[in-house]
Amino acid sequence: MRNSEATHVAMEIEASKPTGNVTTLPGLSPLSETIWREKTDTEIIGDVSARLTWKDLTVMVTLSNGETQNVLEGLTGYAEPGTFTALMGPSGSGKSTLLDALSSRLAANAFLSGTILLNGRKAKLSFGTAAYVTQDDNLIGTLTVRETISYSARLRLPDKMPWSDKRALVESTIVAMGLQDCADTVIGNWHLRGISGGEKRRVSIALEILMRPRLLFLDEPTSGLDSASAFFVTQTLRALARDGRTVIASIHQPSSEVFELFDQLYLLSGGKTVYFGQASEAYEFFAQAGFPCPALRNPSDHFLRCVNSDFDKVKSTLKGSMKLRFEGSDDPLDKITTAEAIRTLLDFYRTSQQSYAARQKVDEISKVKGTVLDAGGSQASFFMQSYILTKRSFINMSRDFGYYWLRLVIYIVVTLCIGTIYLNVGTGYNSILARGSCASFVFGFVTFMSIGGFPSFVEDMKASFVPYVFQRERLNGHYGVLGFVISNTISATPFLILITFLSGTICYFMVRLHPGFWHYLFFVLCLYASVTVVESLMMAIASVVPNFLMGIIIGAGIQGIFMLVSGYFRLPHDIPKPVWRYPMSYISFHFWALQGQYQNDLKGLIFDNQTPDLPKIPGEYILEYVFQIDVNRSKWIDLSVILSMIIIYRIIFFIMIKINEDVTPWVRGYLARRRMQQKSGAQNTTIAPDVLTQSPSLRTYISNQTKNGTSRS
Ligand SMILES: Nc1ncnc2c1ncn2[C@@H]1O[C@H](COP(=O)(O)OP(=O)(O)OP(=O)(O)O)[C@@H](O)[C@H]1O
Repeated sequence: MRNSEATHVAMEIEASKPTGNVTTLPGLSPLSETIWREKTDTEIIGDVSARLTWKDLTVMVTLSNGETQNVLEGLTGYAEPGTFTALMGPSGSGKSTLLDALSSRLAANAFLSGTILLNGRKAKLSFGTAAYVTQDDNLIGTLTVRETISYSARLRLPDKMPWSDKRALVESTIVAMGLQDCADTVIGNWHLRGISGGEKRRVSIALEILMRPRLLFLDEPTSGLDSASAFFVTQTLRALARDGRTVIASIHQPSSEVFELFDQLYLLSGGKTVYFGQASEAYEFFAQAGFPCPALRNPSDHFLRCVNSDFDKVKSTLKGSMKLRFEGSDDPLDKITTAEAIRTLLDFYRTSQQSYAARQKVDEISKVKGTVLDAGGSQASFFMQSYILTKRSFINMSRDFGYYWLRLVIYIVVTLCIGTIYLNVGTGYNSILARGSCASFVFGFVTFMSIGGFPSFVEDMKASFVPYVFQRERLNGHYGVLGFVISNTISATPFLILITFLSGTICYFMVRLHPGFWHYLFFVLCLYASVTVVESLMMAIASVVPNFLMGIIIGAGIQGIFMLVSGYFRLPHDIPKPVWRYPMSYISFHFWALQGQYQNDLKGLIFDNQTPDLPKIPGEYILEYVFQIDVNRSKWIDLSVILSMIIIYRIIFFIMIKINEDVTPWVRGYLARRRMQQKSGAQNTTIAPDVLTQSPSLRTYISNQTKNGTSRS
């Protein structure tokens, strides 16, 4: 984008500043705004805002030793449109788990009990209903900031919206996140130096606020940002909330300025609620509980210090050595341990009017059955998604040295070695074995080398414990699985053709295999098909394994077995029939590739016999009696089988992703439930009504509420 355009967009953003309203769409034509809004708002009848409530939410995890642990206990709260809710708490207090639980993204070993309602209904908030900015920045390292955001925009905005408008939206989001200076810098990966950590954080946020989702979760959006950027980003998020969006973010160490931007504060300690209510009332709450914020201390620092017991031991040691410092202190925390302070605060909150009001409000909101939301996902057509994904994937592969370029170099080096070892193999008696072993090496080992591209692919795709690009984009509903599978297949094709045709040609002409164009074409096509099968097989594996190391081990094992039954190491008729011959050799692409290549190479050639006085040996004879191959079958059938294997593996890949997304969570949930039942079930920490009414302050509050005619649930 030209500088003048950027300045213009910046000015428009600036003009919208009184409310800081980032949902103003600078540069967007009225038509486009209507198209976009129509899709987002009027497709859903009525009120489209997101009212989220959670009641008695408990999350239990199963640890590796089989023990269970409560990560969250009996949390109750709500988030309404137009509000910015901040989750705070010490490290390990359960902020991310709460966000994961609310957004339907809990880990496989976690079990949830309690009720989460969106607009009064149970809803799955993953795959597009809500947007989630995760704690880790999972971005494609080879793309620039502008490319990253603009591909994301094109993947999700309606096809009908003109590109100029999409670009205006991209540019306004870049400006809104203060990314103008690094807009044309690559994100960065293992071999490309890219933007800073703070800039990556802002790109991750930009990708989700781009679509102005109705419900937005952010896990530590300001971590790694300097104080000015943290303030700027929080202000943008609050402005987004003010536009009727519901924003919930976990925030570490907010400055007092940032803290003032919060509408609601949810303070956790050890997975329990220490405070939930208006952020502006927290100061008073802590004072009433006996922990007033000392003068000159940032309130949020004070709250966090009150609820972090990790350093009690350090504090008691310091107390001994720095007696004077503690004796003169007016800080109540210097007089008791933080563990005691937390207990007091938890009890205080449980019987506080804030807790009562929260439960009352949750009941009130939950009763209203609002509209079913589906606003965060892609509005682009399937074809547009597939096209953009293909383009993005192709650019990524072409810029990432590790994806295909490195493999191209290795393939050329290895095929040059094959070429020199089998150089001009000829038709002598010994060449029969040489041709057989050459084909076996090419279709066995050379195709096997394709698993080298696996790590790059898995990085892109997933690893179930860390959400990589695919997982992040899928969970946020950026595109469909079919579009991803198709685009992945198409974008890799040019590279695979280049690698196999180049290395296949070197090998074919150096070894001087069967002369003739169609023989040559069959050889390279067969090599291309075999390498693509390996790639497809590895993708299917990638969709189920947790990490690339496991993927490589499983992939190598499967290929080793396929090679064994290919008919080279043991002749086809001699392979034991149950399991190994049927079905293993039939599902081994090596078997078909080798049969095809033997026919391609030997049929029509005449070989010398052991001694010149013996008759020459026709290739057909060798095929039939040495390699045990039916000479009447067309080699093109072998090639067709390999090509159909590519399609089958891609279908398996698609099915595995769908199973992972749709079936696995259900099965895990079922197993977790059973496990919990066996371990006497999840503890429900619902507050008993008599505990609520024991608090004098609460009794006063309730009686005031009743006098004012506020209905109690
Ligand atoms: N799936 C899980 N399996 C085992 N333990 C878990 C799981 N999820 C969370 N925990 C544990 O629960 C606790 C809370 O984790 P969580 O990530 O929610 O904390 P947090 O407040 O977000 O921390 P931080 O601020 O450091 O990110 C931690 O001790 C963590 O190890």
